Amino acid sequence: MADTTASSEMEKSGKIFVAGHRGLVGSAIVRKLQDHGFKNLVLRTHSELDLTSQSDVESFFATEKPVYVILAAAKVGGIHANNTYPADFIGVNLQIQTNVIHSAYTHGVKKLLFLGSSCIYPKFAPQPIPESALLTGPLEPTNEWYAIAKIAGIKMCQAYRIQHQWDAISGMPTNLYGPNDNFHPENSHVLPALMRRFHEAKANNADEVVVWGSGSPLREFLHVDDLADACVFLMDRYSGFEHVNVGSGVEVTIKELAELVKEVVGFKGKLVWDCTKPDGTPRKLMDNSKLASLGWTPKI
Ligand SMILES: NC(=O)C1=CN([C@@H]2O[C@H](COP(=O)(O)OP(=O)(O)OC[C@H]3O[C@@H](n4cnc5c(N)ncnc54)[C@H](OP(=O)(O)O)[C@@H]3O)[C@@H](O)[C@H]2O)C=CC1
Ligand SMILES: C[C@H]1O[C@H](OP(=O)(O)OP(=O)(O)OC[C@H]2O[C@@H](n3cnc4c(=O)[nH]c(N)nc43)[C@H](O)[C@@H]2O)[C@@H](O)[C@@H](O)C1=O
Repeated sequence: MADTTASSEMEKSGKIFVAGHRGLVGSAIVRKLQDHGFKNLVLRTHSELDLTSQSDVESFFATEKPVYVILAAAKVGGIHANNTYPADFIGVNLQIQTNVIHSAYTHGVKKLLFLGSSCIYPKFAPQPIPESALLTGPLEPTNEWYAIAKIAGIKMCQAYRIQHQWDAISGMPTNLYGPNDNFHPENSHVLPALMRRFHEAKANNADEVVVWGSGSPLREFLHVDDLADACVFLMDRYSGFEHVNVGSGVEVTIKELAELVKEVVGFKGKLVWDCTKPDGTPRKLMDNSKLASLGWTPKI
């Protein structure tokens, strides 16, 4: 199983562990699996099972013996959180993914999907970014700690495939949005941050809303229900060595995004740019042709 093996659809009765099932991505995956008729889901909240604890993860897998694992639990946040808590972003993510991947292998899991992010690619990668751009240049400094952890996750899946012939695959989602997003005023991603800020400004009759950076960076957004659909598709149809990009192919500038949210919310005041805040990567449009060639495209 050094490169790609024939994949078989998940058995409807097989027990599936969705790690991080209350988050943006995990909750969408649970909804999608239920829509597809998967009923045997095993779910644990953070307080029921701390995935950074190696011994707790080991006993969970020994007891529950899931057949499939979708790893959507991680320390996640926007540009400010990534830049402010680098130790958490590298440390917690390395612990969670190492514990889950190793215990899943040890306890006979048939297939595992690891989720990374488009921030794994070099800051100045060719656009649209093909999967082959991984490890070809320096990373964006605001999220390099998180990116290094995610790259380690991809490599761990590949290493277990080579050495143990184990079916571990990786998907790399672009920037996501949807129900159960994180609306923290500083630590969230841009879209929920702007929805909250414009809503509060309108409710409080404020004169202006401050948006971070220059407004010039481009971002590609995908609805989380599309991502969840792609995750089920990959579990059913893909058993390859290389990670797979999951994006929409559509990008907007942060300025366009802010103006759109302003209009939708109906805020009539001024928009002010805080250029002391980082822009991050100038552009990170992913090349989604690999997933398209496998037969999946977004619907929303
Ligand atoms: N959101 C986005 O735009 C993108 C997300 N991704 C990837 O998708 C995956 C999911 O992200 P997303 O859903 O947005 O993140 P969320 O923060 O919404 O959800 C993360 C989930 O992981 C759980 N979790 C975190 N730490 C632990 C722990 N130590 N033990 C057990 N559970 C834990 C959280 O539980 P609790 O809240 O209780 O701590 C939460 O349910 C991540 O791998 C992320 O890198 C990739 C690209 C873009
Ligand atoms: C998914 C991806 O998400 C992170 O990277 P990012 O794409 O830079 O994420 P972001 O959503 O936080 O910002 C996008 C852009 O938007 C601008 N921006 C304006 N105003 C606000 C604002 O109020 N909040 C935020 N967060 N950004 C703002 C901000 O300055 C930047 O130019 C990674 O760290 C990592 O987590 C990762 O993988």
